[in-house]
Amino acid sequence: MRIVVNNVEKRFMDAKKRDITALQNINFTIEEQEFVVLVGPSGCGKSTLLNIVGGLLTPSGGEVYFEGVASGKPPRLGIVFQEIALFPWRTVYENVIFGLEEQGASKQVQREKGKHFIDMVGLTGFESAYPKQLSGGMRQRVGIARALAVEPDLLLMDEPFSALDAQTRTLMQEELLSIWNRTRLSTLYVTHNIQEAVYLADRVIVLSRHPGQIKEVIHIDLPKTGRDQEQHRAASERYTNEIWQLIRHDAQEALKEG
Ligand SMILES: Nc1ncnc2c1ncn2[C@@H]1O[C@H](COP(=O)(O)OP(=O)(O)OP(=O)(O)O)[C@@H](O)[C@H]1O
Repeated sequence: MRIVVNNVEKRFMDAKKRDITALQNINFTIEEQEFVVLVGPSGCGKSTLLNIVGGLLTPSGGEVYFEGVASGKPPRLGIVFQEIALFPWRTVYENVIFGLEEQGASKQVQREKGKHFIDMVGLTGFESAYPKQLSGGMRQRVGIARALAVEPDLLLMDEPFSALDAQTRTLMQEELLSIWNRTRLSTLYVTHNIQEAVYLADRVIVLSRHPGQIKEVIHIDLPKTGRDQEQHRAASERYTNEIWQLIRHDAQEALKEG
């Protein structure tokens, strides 16, 4: 699905009742089958923007169009957050089919799709396990399978791997790219991690802060399979460095402000 973000603005009231412009003049498009990553310093409005695109927050100005229709909400949305809220009393299978139940899918469809997406995230054999019996990486996989199972028009991911250790994170990035290559869903992904952005994205949108605005959009001209191969290393490092130079000053300012 093609999503157009048109002139979006978001203002909040802070604790002292002052008006804060969190986002201003935000214009971009997520093309059909495109993986777009938002990066930027702490507090630049990444999560706010992701929530607006998902219809979870209302913009103060502007609109988001889905295939040309300003509906406020994408027709079918898959969401994966940093702390995936799995239902602790439900098994892996029951968590994965949750959205299908909500959609009123038949038991047979639930079984077929449940099996398919559990298999896709490599959790076959763990269908009857409960979330507390799983590692952090496995829980994130359940969350990804649950988001994919509703076959969303748009996949939103907000720092999905930031609570994982570095090795698990690398493995999950590889797995996500492999899953994405099979589903090719329009995706909006938020991360602090520039290497992760360069590894996953078709395009990286760099935001600046106070107010959050688009500083630069960088097209990552690397193949979506075998991106981590030696022959692409120099180009990946160049992109990473380019993006870091764009963020560096704002990140230092964010650090000073705490
Ligand atoms: N509900 C709210 N009420 C008031 N201000 C808010 C609210 N939500 C966000 N903000 C402010 O809007 C700005 C953007 O916040 P947001 O969480 O979107 O940034 P972010 O880039 O995702 O940050 P981080 O990288 O630290 O998660 C910040 O200044 C934040 O304090």
